[in-house]
Order: sequence, then C-alpha cells, then structure tokens
Amino acid sequence: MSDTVDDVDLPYDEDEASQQEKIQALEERLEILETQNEEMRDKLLDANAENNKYQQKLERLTHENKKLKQSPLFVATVQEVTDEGVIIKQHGNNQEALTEVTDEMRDDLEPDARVAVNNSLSIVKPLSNETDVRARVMEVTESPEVSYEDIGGLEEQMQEVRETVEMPLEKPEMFDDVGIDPPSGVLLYGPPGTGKTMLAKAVANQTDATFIKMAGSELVHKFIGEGAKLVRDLFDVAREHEPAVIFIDEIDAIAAKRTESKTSGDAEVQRTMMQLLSEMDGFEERGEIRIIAATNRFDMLDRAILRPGRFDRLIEVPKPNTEGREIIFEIHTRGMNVSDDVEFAELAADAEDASGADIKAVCTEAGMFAIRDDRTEIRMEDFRNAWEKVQAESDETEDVSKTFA
Ligand SMILES: Nc1ncnc2c1ncn2[C@@H]1O[C@H](COP(=O)(O)OP(=O)(O)OP(=O)(O)O)[C@@H](O)[C@H]1O
Repeated sequence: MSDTVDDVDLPYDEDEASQQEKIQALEERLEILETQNEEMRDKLLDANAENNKYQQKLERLTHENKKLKQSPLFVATVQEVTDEGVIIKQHGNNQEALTEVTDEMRDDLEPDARVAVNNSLSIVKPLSNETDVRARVMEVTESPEVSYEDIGGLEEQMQEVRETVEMPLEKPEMFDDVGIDPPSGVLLYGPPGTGKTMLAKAVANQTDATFIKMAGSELVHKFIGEGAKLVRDLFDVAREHEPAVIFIDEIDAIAAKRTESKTSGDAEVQRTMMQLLSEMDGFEERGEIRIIAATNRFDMLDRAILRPGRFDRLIEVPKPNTEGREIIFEIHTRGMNVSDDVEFAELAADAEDASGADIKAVCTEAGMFAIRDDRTEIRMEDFRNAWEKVQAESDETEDVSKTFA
C-alpha cells in the first residue's frame, strides 16, 4: 500500500514539467537532424552532379586518347627523365621537347629508350628495342647462296662488279700499291628482274662477306622519321659484320631528284639521302665494306649521289640478248628433267624481250604443264605454252598498272 501512497505523493506538476522539457529537447534535436539531413542531401546531389561531369570528361579523354593513338605517330628518343617531365628528341628533325607523362609511363622510360609520339609530342607508347626494327628492315645473310655460275648473260657486268667490289675486298693492298682508291659505291641500273640483286649476292658469296640488304622504299615509307637513323644503323651493322656488302635496292626512293613540293614526306626523304651521302663521304676508313645500290629508275636519280666518292661506278644491267637468254634457260633448267626435243636456242629466240626473271618463271611454268599432263619429263611444247602464259600474265599486269597510273 505504501507504494501507492508514495505514487500519489509524487509532485505531479514537477513530473509533467520534466516530460515537457524532454519533449522540447527531442524536438530541437529532431530539427537539427532534419537540417543536417537536408544539408547532406544537397551535398549528395552536388556530388552526383560532379560525378556526372567527371564521367563525361573521362569518356571524352578516353576517346581523345584512342584517337591520338591511331593518328600517325613519330619516333623519338628519350634524352632525360626529369621531375618536370621527360625530355625527348624527335628522329629526323632532332627537335627536343619536354613532355609530361603519367607516373606509370615514367617507370617504363629511361634515357635512350625509343618512344612513339603524337603530333603534340606526347608520348603514346614506348617502342620495342632497336634490333627488332633493324631486323624488320634489313635482310642480313651471312653467306648468300648465289654464285657467278647462276647468272647468265651478264659477263661484262660481272667482270666490272668483280673489279670494283670483289678486288678491293680480297686484295686491298693492290689498290694501295698502285696508289688509287677503289670506287666507293657501285650503282647497278636497269629494268626489273635482270639480275641486279643476284650480282650483289654473288659478290658477297665469293668474298665470304655478309650480305646486308635494305630497300629504299621501306626506309622512307614504313618507318616515318627513322630513315636517317636506319641508314646510320645500316652502316653500323655492316661494321659489326665486316667484311660486308651493303645492298640498297630501289635507291631512287631515297635519292630521287628534288621536287618543287615541300611536303614533310619530301623533307624526310631528303634527310635520309643526306645521311646516306654523309655516311659515304665520311667513309674514308671504309675497310672491308662495299656498297652496291640498284635502281630501275636511273632517270629519277638526284645527280648528287653520282658524284665522285659516292656511287661513282655506274653499271647498266640490261635485259639479256638472245645468247644471254639461252644461257639463262640452261641455268634454270639445270635440275629439271628436260626432254631431248627441247631446243634452248629456239626458245631464246622466241622469248624476245624476256628478262631473267621471266625466263625463270617460264621454266617453272613449263614444269607445271608437265605435271598437269601427268608427265615427269618436260617437252618443248611445255616451254612454248609456258612462255605464252608468262607473256599473257605480264600483259595483264601492264594493263592493270596503266589503269592505276
Ligand atoms: N641474268 C640472270 N641470270 C639468271 N637468272 C636471273 C637473271 N636475272 C634474273 N634472274 C632470275 O630472276 C630472279 C630475280 O632477279 P633479281 O632479283 O636479281 O632481279 P633484280 O634486277 O634485282 O630485280 P628488281 O629490280 O626487280 O629488284 C632471280 O632470282 C633469278 O631467278
């Protein structure tokens, strides 16, 4: 009972007052929380808007990045990696530039590394090492499998190549004793497929020299900005492989007459040619390296490359005459099962205007005719049919090239 009495005795007013206070405090607290909630919502909305903005920016940059990687890239070498950025030197024009890179990219770069840069000279990607590029543009053969006996109808040319390329490699002391300098470079010119490459290979084989071939057109078209450097590399590789025969095919691609237009492509070709001339000019101590160049377009050549001390020995390699064609037929049928009725002299007389490469094609084609007829022996009619086929094919190619000329 006493409990009830105690309850009744409680001051009712005081209790109610404290309840009221509590409610008020709670209400105030609620108000504060509501304001805070409001503020948080606003902030969240702002953050979302900001997030959207960044998302769009990211998409734009990703797109630009992709575009930058697709447009033509130039090659440069890293000079220095500094706190402010990376100093690069562009190949070709030697222009130096300071460019910013991401931290990850910076870790991949070191002085002398080759990189691909875009128009605004930002580094797009590091490039694989030099030897890969060299391997792709240069054909290096320790001992080519072509000998003088494989070449037909070019007696005079062979004699000249032997004097100018083989003698200085095999008997350099002869030139010292006589007191003359051997010719610097030899230029072979003439129509396609006449044996220019074969001559260069045969002389390398004869002298046990390494044969290093580079195509002029690849130098300037495949590796934009690198032509001059690749020419330097070409001579470095030759020095590493002495004795060596450097063979520059399609030299007209880097040594064509200067044209009026001043496009960057022309400038690149000019720089490549200048590098070649300076390598040849400064090549006093050439040692056991000989240089042979070849062209089908003698008329296009810049005369600067024909000055003394450069390609100063010109050798014309024409299409073979009848006698030459007969010898070339004999050479290319050496390993073939040819019937007794085959008259090479007659075939040579018929195959007027054929190049060595055409005759090689006729021989292979004649073999195909025999196979198609289920024979192992090749007859005169096979050669005749083959010559007609090769002629028809070359007429077709001519028509196509005229259409696209
Ligand atoms: N005089 C020749 N004697 C024997 N075979 C020849 C002769 N000329 C060309 N050939 C044959 O044709 C092929 C191509 O010849 P080669 O590559 O030497 O010609 P090229 O003059 O260098 O041609 P291009 O100017 O097109 O480079 C040779 O592999 C060989 O089979």
